[in-house]
Amino acid sequence: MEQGGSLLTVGEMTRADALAVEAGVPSLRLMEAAGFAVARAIRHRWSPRRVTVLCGPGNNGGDGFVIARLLRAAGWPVTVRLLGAREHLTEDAAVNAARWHGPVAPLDLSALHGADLFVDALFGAGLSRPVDGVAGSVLDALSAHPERPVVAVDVPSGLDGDTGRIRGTAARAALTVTFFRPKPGHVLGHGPRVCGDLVVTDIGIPPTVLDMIGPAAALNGPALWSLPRPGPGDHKYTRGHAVVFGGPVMTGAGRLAARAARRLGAGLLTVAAAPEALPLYAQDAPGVLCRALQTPENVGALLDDARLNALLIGPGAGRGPHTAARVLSVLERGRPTVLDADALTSFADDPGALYDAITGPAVMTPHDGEFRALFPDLADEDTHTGDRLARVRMAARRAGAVVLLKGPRTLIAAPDGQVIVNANAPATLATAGSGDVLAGAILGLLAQGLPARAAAAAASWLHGAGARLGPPGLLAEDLPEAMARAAAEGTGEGAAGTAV
Ligand SMILES: NC(=O)C1=CN([C@@H]2O[C@H](COP(=O)(O)OP(=O)(O)OC[C@H]3O[C@@H](n4cnc5c(N)ncnc54)[C@H](O)[C@@H]3O)[C@@H](O)[C@H]2O)[C@H](O)CC1
Ligand SMILES: [K+]
Repeated sequence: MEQGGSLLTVGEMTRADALAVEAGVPSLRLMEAAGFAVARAIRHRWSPRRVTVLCGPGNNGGDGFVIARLLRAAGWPVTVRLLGAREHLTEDAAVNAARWHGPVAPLDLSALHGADLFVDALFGAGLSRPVDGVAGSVLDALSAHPERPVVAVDVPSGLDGDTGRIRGTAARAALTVTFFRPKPGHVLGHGPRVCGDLVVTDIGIPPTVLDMIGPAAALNGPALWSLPRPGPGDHKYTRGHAVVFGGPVMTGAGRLAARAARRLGAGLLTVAAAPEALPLYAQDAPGVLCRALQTPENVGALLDDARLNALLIGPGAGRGPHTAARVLSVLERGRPTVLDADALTSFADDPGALYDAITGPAVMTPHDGEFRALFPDLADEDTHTGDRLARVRMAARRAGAVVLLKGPRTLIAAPDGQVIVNANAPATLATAGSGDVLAGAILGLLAQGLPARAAAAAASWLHGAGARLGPPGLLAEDLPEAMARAAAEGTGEGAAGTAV
């Protein structure tokens, strides 16, 4: 999963299943392969012990019967508990229930006794309502005894495969084995916590089905983008000229962004700021060019300078009409632009003015508060059944820009509906200035010609990968260097601006 790839929603996964069957893969073989994958993962991780398999009425339960049969054939003591009557089982589940020649007892709380390992095959992709009743009680009882590990089949029962929300209740698994491709719910919301270790296994679905499905979501990783690589013919003028609009007072944000843009490989970096602040930017880094912003003329001259091919505005800019006006003049030129912090909140009173001004490649990098300011109707968790993916997808479409919504799982949505989920960020990134570094990293990659979506995704991944290389007491100042190292090591693509 580290390298990135498709995330399939529950609906897309069901379509993948159906396309596989259409392609001639019998559904029973898919079920056998699924059960085999889970049984193999269990035997790989634990020595033989007493297992109770909790089977639901659908094909998730069918997987459970396969798992029970295979573990028993390997000499493990296995019992099966079934929710509901056998005659209510789906067709494929019934076939595997018939192949199971061991005891089947009804699901109730007594299931909690006499086993050292539990297989949660109650509900998977077919979860259609909050878990309650005896299933809910058993799952809650399992949660109360974490010393007895639970292995979840496909998804922990109760976890919504699309959103990562818990519906009713769910038992935290030590291991979750899913099939073909992960689901958004595995990596969003409560997913990471309740899934435990996530194993994705192939079960015989031809990867070509992805071409027919056209997945709308992907897990971020180097497989999705490639970093600019300076060649022998390159020199500073061919590696992009980035501009950071530095704040007049809060110069730290602009300095961090400038450092990140250069560390990610921008050939030239200009800080444009009020004259009185320029010395601070100049002292910070000898390699930074400085241009004074004091009259509309020299702002215009700077914006009309065609050599400046990517701009960042917002960090330290201050919230208000003056920043909004400057953002609009930057956007008029239609050049790749990163809009961060005050460049976003300055439009809280009139978000439409910002969306209408975006005509070229743009990346907005809101955190939840800034997102709420710009997209108040999309910020309410309940309105959209807590589906963060759907909300950020709508925001990107509305703004006509790439929207990078920061959080423990940063989402990168493009106007075409594609959403990339970044899942490698450690908690140490929650430190002052790390957002400025991220904005600068996006700028640096835009300046070198990466398209907006790729620049945002690559910067986000390097942000997490760099932080993982850093110390627990990570400072934002350490991040640019760490991200450059991650760019060299993590993607195996060699130096991307780390030469200096
Ligand atoms: N997609 C694949 O490639 C494969 C998937 N497999 C497994 O199949 C399940 C999905 O099976 P399905 O029958 O569609 O649904 P479930 O088994 O998850 O459950 C549906 C079943 O449960 C009832 N139900 C739903 N929610 C509740 C609730 N809260 N309380 C009580 N009952 C509920 C619902 O009415 C149905 O009867 C997938 O997860 C995989 O494990 C294949 O086996 C392999 C290929
Ligand atoms: K399950």
